[in-house]
Amino acid sequence: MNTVAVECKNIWKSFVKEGEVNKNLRLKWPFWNQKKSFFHVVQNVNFTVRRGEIFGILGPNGSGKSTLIRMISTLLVPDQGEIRVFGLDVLKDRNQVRRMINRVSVDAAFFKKLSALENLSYAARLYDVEIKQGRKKAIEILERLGFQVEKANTPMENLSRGMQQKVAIARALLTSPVLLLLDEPTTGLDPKSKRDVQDFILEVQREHNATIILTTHDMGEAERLCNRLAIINEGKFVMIDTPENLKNLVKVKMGLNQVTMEDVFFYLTGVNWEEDSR
Ligand SMILES: Nc1ncnc2c1ncn2[C@@H]1O[C@H](COP(=O)(O)OP(=O)(O)OP(=O)(O)O)[C@@H](O)[C@H]1O
Repeated sequence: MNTVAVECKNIWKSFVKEGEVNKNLRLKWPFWNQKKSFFHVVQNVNFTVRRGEIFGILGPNGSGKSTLIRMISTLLVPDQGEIRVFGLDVLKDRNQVRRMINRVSVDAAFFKKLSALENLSYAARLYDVEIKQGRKKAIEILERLGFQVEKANTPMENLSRGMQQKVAIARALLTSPVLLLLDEPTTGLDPKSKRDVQDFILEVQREHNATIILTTHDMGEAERLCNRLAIINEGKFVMIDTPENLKNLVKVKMGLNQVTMEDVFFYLTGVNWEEDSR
């Protein structure tokens, strides 16, 4: 686990605040419409993920997790900082980096009129997998994820959200990925399906020594899957450590005998338990 797989150094990203004008900017016509206000979504984030590691990112809604994942996957350009994937710069060596990455997100795009199997076969061809081989592998993975195989020929648009999510995961696992970016991979799945997907993620890590960066709102999942966790709040990494160490730290800080990952999350993101349960 010593090779560095992903390195993020001093990453910043801002977006435009819609409908807000920055009156402090002294711009004249024709640049007056550039008097925009910005807000920081990712602020000075630094971390390293080693090969074969499952690295989790936990944080409240809107804390910048997906933005960070999208920058690592070359879909967004950081305003500042450097991201390297196995030593390659995500901006300068974008195409090479893309070949190493498979990403799953809740907004996965498909050919909606085509079936799950057709979508997966198409993806397999893109990765140079021979057609028969691709179909066989697709069915194997779908079965492994608990997808009802009799639905494999149903158009994507007629599948439930959870089923579509499983197809998105299957697509990311069709080829042996070097770096998997899983943005809330189990959101919307029932408990059994969640467990199937989690088991498969662990299997991919074990068998392919794949590096996995994962975001989730499921504290149990984070604890079960991740070797280390980063807690992000308002775009800043608050702490990075193993789930066990995070729990021990919060246990001491709170003066309790036992704490859960929820306690860790609430403590480190500053969310008040009482406020949150109201
Ligand atoms: N393309 C964009 N343009 C403007 N604002 C954006 C854009 N993408 C994200 N944002 C804003 O950036 C902030 C962080 O969004 P992001 O999706 O990274 O959060 P997140 O931590 O993944 O949230 P969630 O847990 O809800 O998925 C939010 O305020 C969001 O509205």
